[in-house]
Parts: sequence; C-alpha cells; structure tokens
Amino acid sequence: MRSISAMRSLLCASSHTFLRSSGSTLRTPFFSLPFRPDLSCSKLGPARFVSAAAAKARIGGGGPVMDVRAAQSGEIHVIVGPMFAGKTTALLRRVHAEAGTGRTVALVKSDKDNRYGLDSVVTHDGTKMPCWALPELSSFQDKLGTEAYNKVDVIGIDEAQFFGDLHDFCCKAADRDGKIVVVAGLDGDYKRNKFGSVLDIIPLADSVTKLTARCELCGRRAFFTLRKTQETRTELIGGADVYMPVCRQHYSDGQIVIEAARIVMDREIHSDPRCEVSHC
Ligand SMILES: Nc1ncnc2c1ncn2[C@@H]1O[C@H](COP(=O)(O)OP(=O)(O)O)[C@@H](O)[C@H]1O
Ligand SMILES: Cc1cn([C@H]2C[C@H](O)[C@@H](COP(=O)(O)O)O2)c(=O)[nH]c1=O
Ligand SMILES: [Zn+2]
Repeated sequence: MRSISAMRSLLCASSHTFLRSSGSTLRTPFFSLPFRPDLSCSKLGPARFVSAAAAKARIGGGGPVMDVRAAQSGEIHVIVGPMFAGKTTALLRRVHAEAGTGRTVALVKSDKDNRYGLDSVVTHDGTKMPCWALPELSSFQDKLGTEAYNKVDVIGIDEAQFFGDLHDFCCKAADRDGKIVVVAGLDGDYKRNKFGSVLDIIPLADSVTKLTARCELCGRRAFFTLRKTQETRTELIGGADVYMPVCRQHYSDGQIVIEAARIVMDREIHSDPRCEVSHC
C-alpha cells in the first residue's frame, strides 16, 4: 500500500513540474491554410476542441499564464488503409480542423514521395497543404528549430510507411512533448506484408482508423493495393499508373495474372538468342 501511495505522490509531483516548466499561451496556426476542404464528413469524427479559455480553466486558470499545449497530454491517431482510401484527405481534414481551433499545426511527409513536388502534401484528387519533406522524423525538430517545435501543438505525418524512426518519434512527441500526432500511412505493401513501422505504433495509439477504397475492378470495398507492374522492390513511388485498389477476390485474381505475365515475360527474355543466362 505504501509503495502505491508513494508512486502516486511521485507522479503528481512530476506532472506539476511538467506544467510549470514551459512557456506561453495558445498560439495561432503555424501557417495559414490555403484550402477549404469539406469538413462535414470527416471519417475521424470531430477534432478535439479545447478553447484557450477552457484549457486555461482546466489547468487552474486565473493564475499565471501557462503553456496550454504542454499542460495537455499527447495523443496519437493512426489512419491506415490501401492506396486511394482517403488517408491523406482524412489527415488534411483533421489537421485543418485542429488549426481552426487555434492550435499550431505542422505537416510532415517523407521526402521519398516526390510525386507532386516536396513542398506540399497532395491528395489523389488534388487537395494540398504545405509541408516539410524530410528523410527521417528525427530531423523535424532541427529543421523547425527548438523554439518553433515547442510551439507546435499538432504534428501531421503523411506517408508514414517510409519513416524508419516513426515509433521513436511518435513516442517522444506524444509522451514527452505533449503533441497531438496524426499519422497516415499504408499498413501493408503490395504483397500485403506490413509496411515500414506503421503497425508498430498501433500499441501507442489513442485511435486507429482503417479506411477502404473502391475496388477498381468491381466497385466493392477495397482493402488492398495491387501493383500492376513487374517491379518487386517494396518501395516504389507511384500512383494510379502503378497501383490500384482492389477487393479480396480481385487481389487474389490480380496476383495470378501478374505472376502469369511474369512467367511469360521471363520465357520471352530467355528464348531471345541475345540472352546470356547459362541454362537458356
Ligand atoms: N482508383 C483510383 N484511382 C485514382 N484516384 C482515385 C481512385 N480511387 C479514389 N481516387 C481518388 O482519390 C481520393 C483519395 O485520395 P487520398 O486521400 O490521397 O488517398 P490515400 O492517401 O489513401 O491514397 C478519392 O477521394 C478519389 O477522388
Ligand atoms: C502499395 C505500395 C505503395 N508504395 C508507394 C506508392 C505511393 O508512392 C505510396 C502510397 O501513397 P498513398 O498516399 O497511400 O496513395 O507508397 C510502395 O512504395 N510500395 C507498395 O508496396
Ligand atoms: Zn473487386
């Protein structure tokens, strides 16, 4: 019993220290948002709203001004699904809604995704929002500078499957720094194997949303991404030219067709007199 109450006092003491340790009031958005997405049908539900006044009251308002963001505990929300499921759309809606409540937001994507340039996160239907394109998440704080990083309340991460340090970053940002982290990425690759570290952050998450697309072949719900080419490396940047969303049945059928095409192509290559493979 004594050890439980000792632990409670220790936890209380450390949370007070945390509250007092940092700066100023709720801030305006990190950047202004150049687009107006339709927020009415967000699949993530309403963004958590905490007005500056309400938040101050929650931490004993009326006293000295305290850092509203640091006073809140962090959160991690994960959005997964196949390509074309609306993951980026949901991420942008969420980040936009958070900015609308007066929170300071910042958006990050992997610099491997150069499909539409590096300065914006862009959905497949063209909605965009400025972002930081980074090789790894550990460079985020340095890139912003510590002062700007401390002011950020909400961090949106797109193309999360490409960040090797996703788990470490999310832990620190939410647990240590009190940030709301919204992560969008592919849970599985074209082979339906887990992709990068996206699944590793599920145990850290407050919420997990798995979105579905429409099967390009039959219009039913699509849970998987079919790669239409013969490329076998896991990471291959592309859009509708290379990938399509498919239902379970058309994923299996598609794999058979692609494998058959690969065999035919191999035969053609090896029957060519210029082929130098020894068994030909
Ligand atoms: N098979 C498809 N090919 C091209 N675009 C599609 C296809 N299916 C849906 N889309 C478009 O993609 C949008 C979703 O884009 P986005 O949010 O970028 O998805 P995700 O991030 O999950 O890949 C949909 O609203 C729709 O307009
Ligand atoms: C399935 C699969 C996808 N990729 C790449 C292709 C795109 O550049 C991104 C996913 O983008 P989206 O925003 O989810 O549409 O990932 C890959 O490299 N390997 C794969 O197996
Ligand atoms: Zn189908």
